[in-house]
Amino acid sequence: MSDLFSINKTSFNGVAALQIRRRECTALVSLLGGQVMSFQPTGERPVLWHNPDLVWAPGEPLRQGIPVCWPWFGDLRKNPPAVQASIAGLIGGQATQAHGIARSANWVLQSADEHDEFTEICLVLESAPDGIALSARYRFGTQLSCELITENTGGTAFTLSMALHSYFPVSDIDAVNIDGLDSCHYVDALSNWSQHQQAGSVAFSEETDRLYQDTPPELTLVDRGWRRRIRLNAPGSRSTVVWNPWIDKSQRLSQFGPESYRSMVCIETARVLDDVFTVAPGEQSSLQLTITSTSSDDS
Ligand SMILES: O=P(O)(O)OC[C@H]1O[C@H](O)[C@H](O)[C@@H](O)[C@@H]1O
Repeated sequence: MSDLFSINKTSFNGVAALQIRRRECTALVSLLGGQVMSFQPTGERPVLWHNPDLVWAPGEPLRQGIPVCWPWFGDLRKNPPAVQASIAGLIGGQATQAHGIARSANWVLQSADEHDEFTEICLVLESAPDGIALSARYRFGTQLSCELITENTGGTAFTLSMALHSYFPVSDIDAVNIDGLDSCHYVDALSNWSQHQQAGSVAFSEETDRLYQDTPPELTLVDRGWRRRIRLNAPGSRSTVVWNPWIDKSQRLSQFGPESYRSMVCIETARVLDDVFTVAPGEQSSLQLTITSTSSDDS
């Protein structure tokens, strides 16, 4: 392997991980949850949020980077009946935890390859339920690309929800907006799942937990404090969850500092509500996300 690239096994908080280094970036991938934990283009700020209060305990997900919510998003009981029925068939009565099973399960490294423009890591969810498989392909270069592939290895079609639950760092929650959601309808999870319509860009002044529908393929997190834009490109997703726990919920969350809500926001590339997806026997479905960070001065 050349000096310009390296992929090393490491661990943090007792969790097995892969450290990726190349000319264009550094990154960390956790084998617990199969999630990207950090991604930093060379000479730039981190693109994913670093959680200073992250302390992992067995069975707990990692609240940092890009947790994988699969094969359902959020509270299963809030999912469409087709998702609930499919999960009952695949997993049965143990389907109680929020955001599914993948984010607190072990994943296995399937391949790691160096290319001229990126390093590619492929992981597979260990011990997936019978009839279903999940793999992740991550590419690290000047951008971060994520692809989650759900495969139906059984004999019955299923319908699922999912999300790439990305945590982004911000200079201050008062100094950011999300562009691209103007006039999208959303469900407010904090107001009895009532329907609303977005006017203008999204700003934050209170706890926010919204499921946006019919969202465009590209959204932008605009950070005026750091003069930075983070672009999320997700052509296969028509739904996006926007979350910030704000003051009270920050105090109740595990692995979360009371002031951390000021330094992060989640923009979750999703397949939820009427955007859930069905996979026939022998077929696959893929969710892709490419994240690009640029200075506001040159975008
Ligand atoms: O605390 P977690 O299970 O990691 O979930 C964190 C958050 O994820 C999503 O954004 C949901 O819409 C929120 O309702 C939830 O609070």
